[in-house]
This record gives sequence, C-alpha cells and structure tokens, in this order.
Amino acid sequence: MEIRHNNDYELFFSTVQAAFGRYWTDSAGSGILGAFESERSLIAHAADGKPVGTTGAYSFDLTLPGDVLSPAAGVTAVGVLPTHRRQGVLRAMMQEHLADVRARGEFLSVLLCSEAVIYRRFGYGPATYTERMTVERHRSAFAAPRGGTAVATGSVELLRRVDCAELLEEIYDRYRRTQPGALSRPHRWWALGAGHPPTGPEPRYLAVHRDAEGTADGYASYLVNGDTLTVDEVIAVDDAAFTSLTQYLLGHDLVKKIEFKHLPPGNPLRWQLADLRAGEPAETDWLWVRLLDIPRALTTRGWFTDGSLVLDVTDPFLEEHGRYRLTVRDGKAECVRTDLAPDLSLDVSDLGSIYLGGTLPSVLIRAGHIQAHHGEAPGLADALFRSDRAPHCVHWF
Ligand SMILES: CC(=O)SCCNC(=O)CCNC(=O)[C@H](O)C(C)(C)COP(=O)(O)OP(=O)(O)OC[C@H]1O[C@@H](n2cnc3c(N)ncnc32)[C@H](O)[C@@H]1OP(=O)(O)O
Repeated sequence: MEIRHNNDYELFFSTVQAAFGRYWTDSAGSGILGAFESERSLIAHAADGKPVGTTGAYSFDLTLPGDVLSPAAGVTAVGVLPTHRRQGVLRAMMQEHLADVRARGEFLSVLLCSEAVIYRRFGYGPATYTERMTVERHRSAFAAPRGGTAVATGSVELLRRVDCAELLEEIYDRYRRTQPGALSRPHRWWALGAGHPPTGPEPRYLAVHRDAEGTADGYASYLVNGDTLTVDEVIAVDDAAFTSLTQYLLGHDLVKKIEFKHLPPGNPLRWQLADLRAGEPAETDWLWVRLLDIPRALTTRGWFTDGSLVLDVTDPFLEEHGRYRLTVRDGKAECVRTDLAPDLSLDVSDLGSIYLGGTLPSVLIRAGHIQAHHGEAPGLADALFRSDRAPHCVHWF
C-alpha cells in the first residue's frame, strides 16, 4: 500500500463516496467538497495502484481557553473501501496525517467521529460536548428573572439566509473568538455554501439579534417542518443575545415543539423556563482533540488558577512518552521535561479530552483512565484545567 498526497478531486471523491456507500449529488458536492483543501488530502493506493482509502483536512483556527486562537487541522472525509477494511489502511493514513500536521508546525488535529470507538487509538479524545433539547411549545413560558445579566434586550430582525450571509459571517466570527472549542468558519465556507445550515445552501430563516445600540450580536438559524421548529444553532456573543433569541424561538406560533440541535453545555435556557422539565437536554460528544506537541499545547492555552502538576504522558500510536512539569502563574503556563515523580499518569487521548476544560480530569480518574498518584491530584487537576467557560463547537465538517 502507498499513501500519496492527492490533487485529483474526482478520484478522491469517487473513493470516499464508495467508502460511505453514497452518491453525493453535485449540489451537495459544490458545498463541503468545494471547500476542500486538496494539498491536505491523502489517498491510499493498494498494491495494484487502485485507490482504497481517503483522508482530508481543513485548516481551521480553534479557540482555546483564554481567547487564544490556534491553528488546528480538521480531519474529514475519512473512508476506506469496504473491500479493504481492517487491513491497516486507516492506521497508515493517520500516521501520514499526523506527520503532515507536525511538518506544518501545527500541534492540534481535531475531528468529529462517525463512531466513537475508532479514534482513541490514534490519540484523539472527546473534548467538547453539545446538547440537543426539545421544548414543548405549551410548556415554554419563561420564569420571571430574579436578577442577573440574561435579560432579553435589543431587537430581533427576521431575515432569509440568502439575504444576510455577510452579517452571519461577521457575527459568527465575533462569537467564535471568545468561545473555547469553537472553530473558525473560513470565508469560502460561507461563500460556497459548504457544510450544514446555516453555512450550507439549504433555505433557512435567520433571527438576527441587535443590542440596544443596533450592533448585531447573535443569530438563530431555523426552519419549521410540520409541527416542529428545528433550530440549527443559536450563536450569541453574550447571555442577553442568547436569551432574546431563545425567547423569540420559543414564542413561535403554530408549532408543538421547538428542537434545539446544538446548545452549549451549561447554557441557562433550562433554568430560564418556568417549568424546569419542559425540555430535558441530551448531551453528546462533538469535537475530538489530538495533541502533537504537549509543551506547546499547554503553554499556548490560557489558564485561570495557579498551580503545578507533573504529568506522565504516553502516546502509544506515535510510540512517544514524556514527563512534564506544568506550572501556572498569573494565567501563563510553563511546561518543561522533568524527572520528578508524577501527580498524574495519562494517555495522550485523555490529555486531549481535558485540554479545553470540557472534561473533568477527576471523572477520567474515577473511570479508571487517568491514574492519580496521590489523593490531592484529582482536585488540583480539576482546578487547573478548568476553562473560563465550557468549550462548545457547533461547526460540522
Ligand atoms: C473524521 C471522519 O471523517 S469520521 C468518518 C470515518 N469513516 C467512516 O465511518 C466510513 C465507513 N468506515 C470506514 O471507511 C472504515 O471502516 C474506517 C475508515 C472507519 C476504518 O478503516 P480501516 O482501514 O478498516 O481501519 P484500520 O484497519 O486501519 O483499523 C485500525 C484499528 O481501528 C479499528 N477500527 C477501525 N474501524 C473501526 C470501527 N468502525 N469500529 C471498531 N474498530 C475499528 C481496527 O479494528 C483496528 O484496530 P487495531 O488497531 O486494534 O488492530
């Protein structure tokens, strides 16, 4: 088998289509496939030269805790022909992909999993989570606020997707710069209609929120189908915009249910409803993170608690091992190799899971994945790795 960098668009897509057993139409192809970066894509060829597997990657920026933006390779279009599975084709492509990310000077690879059992062996761990919540319209009344910041203010304007692409792009960009776990949406995604709505070309209504000064600071993308109003995403730069938009959506007439496909963990909506059980959130994993340079990764993100931990990290896929002393002072981290006794021993995939602050180290300790070497380590790790807000990613790729 041979893995080659690919610039044959047709070959790549006919192979990945066959791996998924689908024929994508041209209109779907013009979207996500148009945003494709051929220089980051790989095709695996069998000994007879025929293509049998594909892997692509998009160049995104990922927002890390502390409003830090870092390049991240977004792995996509992974497929191996059904005739060639379980023979190590994906393993070989992942080795090539990770080497390529390092060669570009990047230290993060991220992906969305088709199946949660595939990618941990390659060093990826689930790092952001998202909530789906369906609220029955007749139980959607808001409770009277008892104080706080999340009061609906400003105004909501109703637009069609086709009429406000630039405005959405601006709002999304402002939002993602301070939302840990968010990925950039390159301009060409919006221009080409790539991905899922609202970047994708499917018709949608957009409720755009403006603050009291008239500055656009949030939007919700939605469509009514039968008796259900389905919300693709609510993008809001603050709680006031979030509250205004969710109130708008929950007040829609002639629907029985409002289905939110992507709410951030820790969002206030459930608490804002008079009936706490009107919508019960279901959480799922979303973005998986793979670290390729641990000292760089740890010194690049922002930190919120002073402290020090010795981490003993194993990376079976890349056959690497390192012990690092992480010291945080005043929001900045130092991370150096050490021979000191470790506080925690962990796999690189578990470090990926806790990296953005969305997974508590103590939960992975209790699950038997991370080993704590003394009783204070779980609490110390939870305090150190937390983020200023829960990481969340809504981007599909
Ligand atoms: C980011 C994305 O694009 S997600 C989309 C992933 N693609 C799909 O789901 C499309 C359909 N599936 C496929 O094309 C293939 O089954 C792939 C790409 C998931 C796996 O490709 P393969 O070449 O069969 O994987 P490979 O032989 O390299 O397997 C490596 C290891 O992963 C395991 N593995 C691979 N796929 C699966 C799976 N679906 N379930 C459980 N284990 C799996 C293998 O058993 C092997 O384990 P080992 O290291 O213990 O021996």
